[in-house]
Order: sequence, then structure tokens, then C-alpha cells
Amino acid sequence: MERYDLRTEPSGRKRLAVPYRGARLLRHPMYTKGTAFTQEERVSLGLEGLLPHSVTTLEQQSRRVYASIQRKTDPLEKYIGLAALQDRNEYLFYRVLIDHIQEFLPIVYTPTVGRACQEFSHIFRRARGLWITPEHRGQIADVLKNAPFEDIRLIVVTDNERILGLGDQGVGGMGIPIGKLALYTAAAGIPPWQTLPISLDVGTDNMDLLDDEFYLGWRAPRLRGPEYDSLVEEFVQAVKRVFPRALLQWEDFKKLNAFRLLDRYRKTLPSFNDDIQGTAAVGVAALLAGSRATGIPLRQQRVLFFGSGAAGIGIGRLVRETLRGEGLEGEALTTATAHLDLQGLLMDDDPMLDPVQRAFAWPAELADRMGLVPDRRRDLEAVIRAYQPTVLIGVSASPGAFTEGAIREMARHTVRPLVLALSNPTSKAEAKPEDILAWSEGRALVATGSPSDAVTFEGRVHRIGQGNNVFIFPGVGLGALVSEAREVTDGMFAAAARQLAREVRDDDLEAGSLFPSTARIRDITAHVAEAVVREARDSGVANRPLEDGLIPGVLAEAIWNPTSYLPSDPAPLRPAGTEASMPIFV
Ligand SMILES: O=C([O-])CC(=O)C(=O)O
Ligand SMILES: [Mg+2]
Repeated sequence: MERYDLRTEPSGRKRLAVPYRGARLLRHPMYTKGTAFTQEERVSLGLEGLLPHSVTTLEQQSRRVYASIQRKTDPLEKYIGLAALQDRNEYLFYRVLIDHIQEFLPIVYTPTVGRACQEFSHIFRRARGLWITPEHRGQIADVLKNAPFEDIRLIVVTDNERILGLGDQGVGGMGIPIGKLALYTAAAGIPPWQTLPISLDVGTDNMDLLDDEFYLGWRAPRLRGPEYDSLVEEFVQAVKRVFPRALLQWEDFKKLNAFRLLDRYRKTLPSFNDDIQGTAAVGVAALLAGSRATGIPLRQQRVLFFGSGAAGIGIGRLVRETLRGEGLEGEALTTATAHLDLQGLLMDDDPMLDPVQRAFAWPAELADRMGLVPDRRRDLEAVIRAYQPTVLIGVSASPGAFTEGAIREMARHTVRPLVLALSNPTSKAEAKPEDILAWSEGRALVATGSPSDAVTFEGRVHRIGQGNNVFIFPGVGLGALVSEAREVTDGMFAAAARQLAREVRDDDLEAGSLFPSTARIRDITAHVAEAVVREARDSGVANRPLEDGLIPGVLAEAIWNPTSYLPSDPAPLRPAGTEASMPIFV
């Protein structure tokens, strides 16, 4: 465990105390500058002769690395190249990522990160983050103490059971916490030495993985029941003890564990579930922006969900809360949303519904009144014909679920239907944007969870918005950390959703997009964080309540921005096992 020591000189200039010298320093991904070490630093840090002669700038390094990544044609090879860069020089990795965020988002994140998870045990180079297995029971706190840095503020943890729409990926799920934290740093400027990806590797029920000789994970069926619960309980208590200032993001747990763990721990430590709550904010933002585009007020929208997993139920809850805020109640509120899953429309006489689905089930008599006899309730097209939704949201991981008939039916009764095919990665999306536009005669406003190219239909170019929680979680996390929130509330996600909708400009909507461009992610994140800080203060969960006027400045101060390397100060080598010592200022 190391401290990352930033020292501020009386002049205000920051310097970094580096705890290593020579080859060890050169190889340390967080302290190295590679060929950017200056001549003076090379002398004082024992680097003479270890580097080729010329000193380059971070900007030159960034251009050099970018060219080398661009040479690769396979996105997975680009992923491997960027991961290698992250393991070599984190400063440079973030500089390159930020300089080319729109281009590299689909590499470090969905869709390519999905492939990286599937291929994890085959493309493995270097470990990052922490793996906790059932063998660590009773000593999880000690495992946490092995993290490379000690002042951890942000943890993304998964148990790998529902990796994007790809299901159980076992040990390979670690790609997701790593990717999400990379985006926290790139979008929200969370310093990388304060982040920690964690995999709860409790086994896998994916037989292909268990049969693979290269499989790197805990080779057993998934731990379940009380043993699983007690492992998670020990983990949460250990996080509280070892990293008392950390915010925890639950990611890619399967639905019932996702809801259970969120409900159980959201007041134990500041924590949230991105698939439930982050996705919810994205869905609500799309509705708000969509209302502006179509002129249909929010309270007159009818929203049909296809899929009732963590995302479907999560969005459903926040949509319902938002509509309640608009004054809807009773049957009007019930019928404002309809939820279809593989078993059909969720009906309250269905004994197979799980507890989170039940909250959205319709009384059978309502479906009867719409003429939806039982065998029609499984048919998306028939449900659309009867219910006449203005919005269709796909969160099912069933590619092809939005059929031509279904989309044509949407377009028959709505001038500008909102169609969100949100399942990730691209291979799991419910329909292709070009098909949705063709089947709706170019009238649909389309969004996908993973990035999609613009579509030209009858001479008009439609931009496809990326409806993804990347617009939400970095700002929520940054806002919660800056306000030292004791809890991450649903209100903070509602505030984030409203802010994201405000970020959608009229020209985005005119171009057919319900979301802003990901090229603006850093600005958007800062604005989302501002809204979250205000909401944390107003709802009384902020240990550091900030007045409006102070918020932008405090955020700007908190955001790490790798524009140039800090000067390195050699610190005396610390004997093993002792705390960091004072750096020497020269
Ligand atoms: O990672 C993403 O792109 C969004 C997300 O959380 C998921 O699909 O599970
Ligand atoms: Mg997720």
C-alpha cells in the first residue's frame, strides 16, 4: 500500500513525492513519465542511462501512442493496446483517453469491453484490481489492505453474474469495474490512485468457462444462499473499515441480488447500483428530452418496457416516481407504464412473478379491458396495438425482439415514437437503428445503449443517441464524493436525469438524437455533479453541504486533469513496511 503524495509549494505549484528511484520508478505505472522525465529528474532519480536520450512531452507521447493504437484494426487489439498502456503509464493512458474520448469509449467500454470480458482468460496480461474468492473468508479486510494505494475513495464491484447483456462471465467480469473506473477518471477526473476495481469471484455457472483449461477464476459453481450473503456482508464491513471514505458502486449483479444488496447496504455505506439507478436516470432523461422533441407532455406518455431485469425495473421505478411528481396517481399511474418480459405482460395473477416485478404488474381486468386476452399478452406487437405506447424501451438482452411488425405498430399510432434499444453490447440490442428508422419511415427517435453510427434514411441523417449510464454515474459519483454524502439517494439520480435532459440541445433533438454527444462527456459530467451536490445538500445527506456559488470551484479543484506531468520530487526510499516519509524539496 502506498500513499500518493502530492505536495503544494508555497508558490501553489504542486509536486509529486515519488517513493521510488531508478528502474523501479521507471516501471511504476502511476509514477513513471517514461521518456518525459527531464534531464534533471533523470539525474536526481537514478534514471541516467535507462532511457533513450531525447526528452519528450506528454503531448508528444500522447500523439505517438495514439498512432500506435490506430494502427490496430481489430477493436479487441485496440483494447489490449490501451490496457497495456494503462498498466505502463496511467498518466499517459488518461491523457490519450481524454484526448480521444469519443473514439475510445467503444473500446474501453461497451461494446468492446464485453468481448474483453468474454476473452478475459485468453487475453490476460497483467492483473489489475482485487479478486475476492470464498477462500478469503475471514480475511477480506487483509485482502483489501493489499490494494496498491491506501486512500481509496471509489470502488466498483461486481460478482460477474450479469455482465452487460452477456450473462455470467465469471472471472472475466473484472473488465467491467476496470472500464467503469477508467471512465470515472476520464469523465469525472477521479484520481486513478483513489479508485479500486473489485471482483467478488464466487464461482461461475457458465459451463464453457469451467471447461476452459485457461480459465483463471475460482473454478466452482456459484456460491449462493447464506454463504454468498455472508461473504458479501464481510466484504461490506471490511470496505467500511479499510476504506472509510469510499463510495461503492454495485455493478452487473443479476437482478434479485442487485436489488437485495442495494436495499440492504445503501444506508450502511454510501453506495448505489448503476444498472438499476444509473440506467434509470438515463431512461428518465430520454423521456424528458423526448417530451421536448415530440411536444407530448410527460404525463401523457405511455411507456412500454420490454425486459424486467435490473435495468427495466430500475427505469420503471424512477419513471413512476417522476410521473407521481407530475400528479399522476391511481390507475393513471399504473397504466402510464406497461412491462413485458419473456413470459408476457406482467399480470398480478401470475404466481411466477418475482417480488420486484410484482410492483409493476397490471390487474388482469385492465388487460381484459384493452382486449388483451391471455395469449395476446405475450406478443409485443399485440400489446403495442392495444396499449398504444409513445415510448418503447428495450432492456431484455434479446436481439431482434423489436420486430418490424412491432415498430410499424409503434409508428402507426405515434407521430414520433421514442424507441430505446438499450441492451448492451451492440450484439444484444433489441433492434438495429437503421431498421427502426426504416420501419418507422424515419419518424422514430432512436437511442441505443452502446454507440451507433448515424443512419441516413431518405437523404436525411439521423444521429443515434447513446442511452448509457456513462452520462450519469461519473457525475453522481463525483457529486457524492465532493459533498461527502452519507448516502446516495434516488433524488440524486432524479437530479442527474433532469440535468442530463438539459444537456440535450435543440440541435441534438433536431438531428434525431435523444442524448448529447459523448464528445461533451467531461462538461456534462461536471454539470451532473453540480446538480447532485445541490441535491445532496438539500436532502440533508451531505456531510459537506456546499452553497451554490461555491460548487463549481470546489468541483474544479477536485477534478484530476492529466494535462501535464507534475514535477517529481525524490522521496528517500522508505524501508519496507513503514509509512511514507517526507519528500525532499529542492
Ligand atoms: O456498461 C454499460 O454500457 C451500461 C451498463 O451498466 C450495462 O449495460 O450493464
Ligand atoms: Mg452495468
